Amino acid sequence: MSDQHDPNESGDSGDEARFQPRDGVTETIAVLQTRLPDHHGLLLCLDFDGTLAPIVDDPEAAEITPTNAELVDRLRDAPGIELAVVSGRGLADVRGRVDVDDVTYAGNYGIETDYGDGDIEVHPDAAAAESVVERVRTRLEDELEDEDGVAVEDKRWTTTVHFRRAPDRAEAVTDRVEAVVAEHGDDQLTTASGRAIVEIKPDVETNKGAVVSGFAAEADGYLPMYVGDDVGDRSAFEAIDAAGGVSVYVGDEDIGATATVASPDEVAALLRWIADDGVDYVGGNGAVDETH
Ligand SMILES: O=P(O)(O)OC[C@H]1O[C@H](O[C@H]2O[C@H](CO)[C@@H](O)[C@H](O)[C@H]2O)[C@H](O)[C@@H](O)[C@@H]1O
Repeated sequence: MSDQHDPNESGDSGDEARFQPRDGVTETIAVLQTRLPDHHGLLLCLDFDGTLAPIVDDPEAAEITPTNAELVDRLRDAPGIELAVVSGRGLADVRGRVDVDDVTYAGNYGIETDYGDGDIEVHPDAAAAESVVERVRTRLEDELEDEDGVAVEDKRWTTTVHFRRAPDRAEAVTDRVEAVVAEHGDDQLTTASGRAIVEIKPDVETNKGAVVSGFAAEADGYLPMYVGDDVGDRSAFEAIDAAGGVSVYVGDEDIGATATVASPDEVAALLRWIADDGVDYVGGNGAVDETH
């Protein structure tokens, strides 16, 4: 997934009358119309940055679009819908940005999970590496201090180094991060790329795919669906494929997802259809939800 052309840079249009859903939205709706009648419900897993919120230069400034915020709130209470927000951000951070309670949140690529009751479970192996992550983060903050446009994001269990505002420094910064992790990471950390970022994480057996597989196993009879835009979402797309679900990629490439939509505005069009009409397709062929 290239970061060269970014269709998500624009914000919420704020004018739904002029917004015309394009093919990916129509395609996804057609798939859901066919498949929802055979399921008890829809397990709807949503990424945050680039999916619910447009990509912006300053990670602190990222905001869910007003329309997506309203729709997440509606879908939380919709019959036959189980909602989860699955993010690379820290859990408390992403929960604050979505600001809807009683929804499942996974943060730090699945290291942290809150099943909607406010209790945060942390992957024990990741928790054990906290002091190493902190040491590497401190080191990176020192080493990258003089790099204009480069920022280190503290997510407690992981760390992200941002270079969106210094694109010509991408390679040098990535090399520097990898060198610091190799020297100070005690063989407990790994790195991963994303959209103008390098992530530094504990080298543990969890990612968005593992989290989404776990949610799907618990939501028996529900059609699993994942909407995401980034490299870190690939494991979730693979998990959704393995579970026979529906994957929607937000971007401008064919990555083999069920459908591709262009932006958080198109995600909103999809969420609106699910809230307005999709709920009526659930269980239409006799599958009835009595448990959720
Ligand atoms: O899984 P996500 O919810 O998509 O989180 C992935 C990373 O998103 C954030 O960074 C990205 O969005 C920023 C704001 O638009 C942008 O400036 C940056 O270039 C993107 O990579 C977040 O800051 C990271 O912590 C997340 O891991």
